[in-house]
Amino acid sequence: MIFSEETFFSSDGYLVLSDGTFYEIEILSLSQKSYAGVVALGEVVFNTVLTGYQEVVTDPSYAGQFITFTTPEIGNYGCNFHDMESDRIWANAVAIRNYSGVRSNYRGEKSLLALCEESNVPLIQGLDTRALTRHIREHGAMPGVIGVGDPRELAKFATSEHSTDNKDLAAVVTRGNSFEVGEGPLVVAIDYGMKSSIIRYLAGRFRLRVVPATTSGAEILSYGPAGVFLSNGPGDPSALTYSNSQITEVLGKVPLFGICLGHQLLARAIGATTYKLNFGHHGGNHPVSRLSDQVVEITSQNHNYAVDRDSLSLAYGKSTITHVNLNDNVVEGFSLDDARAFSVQYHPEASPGPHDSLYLFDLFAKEVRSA
Ligand SMILES: NC(=O)CC[C@H](N)C(=O)O
Repeated sequence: MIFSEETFFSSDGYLVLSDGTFYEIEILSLSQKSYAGVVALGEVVFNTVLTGYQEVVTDPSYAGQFITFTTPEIGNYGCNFHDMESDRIWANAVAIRNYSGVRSNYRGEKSLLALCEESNVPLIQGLDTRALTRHIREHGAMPGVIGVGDPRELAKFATSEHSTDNKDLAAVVTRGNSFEVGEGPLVVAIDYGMKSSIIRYLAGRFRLRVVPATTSGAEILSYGPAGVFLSNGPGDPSALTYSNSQITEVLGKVPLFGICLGHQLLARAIGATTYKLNFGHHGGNHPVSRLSDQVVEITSQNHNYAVDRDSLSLAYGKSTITHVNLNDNVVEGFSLDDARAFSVQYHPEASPGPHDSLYLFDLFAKEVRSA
């Protein structure tokens, strides 16, 4: 059995929310460091997955946020190259109850703390994650600050400008270059912060050309694609000034599939609106009803914004809501049948999570091949 033990150091500090609520924490590091004042700022959200912390922290959709894991023990199977969802951690901090300096996994290459340090992202432990989660569930996700010093002074830094609202974070995390991978009919994927596992699933079915977030509709069509994919990504969908024209230019011309931010942007492009959920969906076991046959899919989710149901039915005569969240009735998927376009709010690639919804990649492949 591969078994490693890590030496790390901790400094006492606070996680303080914008409403003044504060929690004692320890800031971890691999070498002894002294911290003072503000260490990190961002919007505080919680994720309920039991495993898959590496995929969660490297998902670019978390840019601008502090990820708090409700699972109390994190780090005990390390991290490895294959499970990276991007080349770094894009979240502004990772917050947990207890960090395991002991790890055991035949695939483990490095520790979570080493990964956090490489990305220059603080890892904090000792947080009362249950109290924090209950607070956010009651009062909503809000900006927070991690730092050392008087918590009342620190609270002043946790202002609304550190929420993700009105921020185009896709333009920040997009890979910025265009590349091709895979074989088969050509699909152009717009990279708003695309997870590597989505690239793998699409490249297993298509010749996939990944293009930067701001690529124009005309340029996308110039490649002669048989389908277009709209990726996941961070931030507020209403802040992307370029996506409406980009999507309307390709909509109806080729089959289209969107996931998460891609789903929200498709909805906005047809005139529907998006809004912010009180505390978002972040976890690996959200029940979703597939309305066509009432099958319940257990899904992986990570979003703070959602598509407004009423605006969707007004926006486009032929839109059909295909999936809804059984916890709170949020729209989880819709289709535009005469445009051969569909999208889901949840993550069929899972990573981490259940694979109930993988069929959606095959559904898209069927559309693309029959186009
Ligand atoms: N995973 C995603 O694509 C997230 C979409 C969007 N940034 C939200 O938080 O709702």
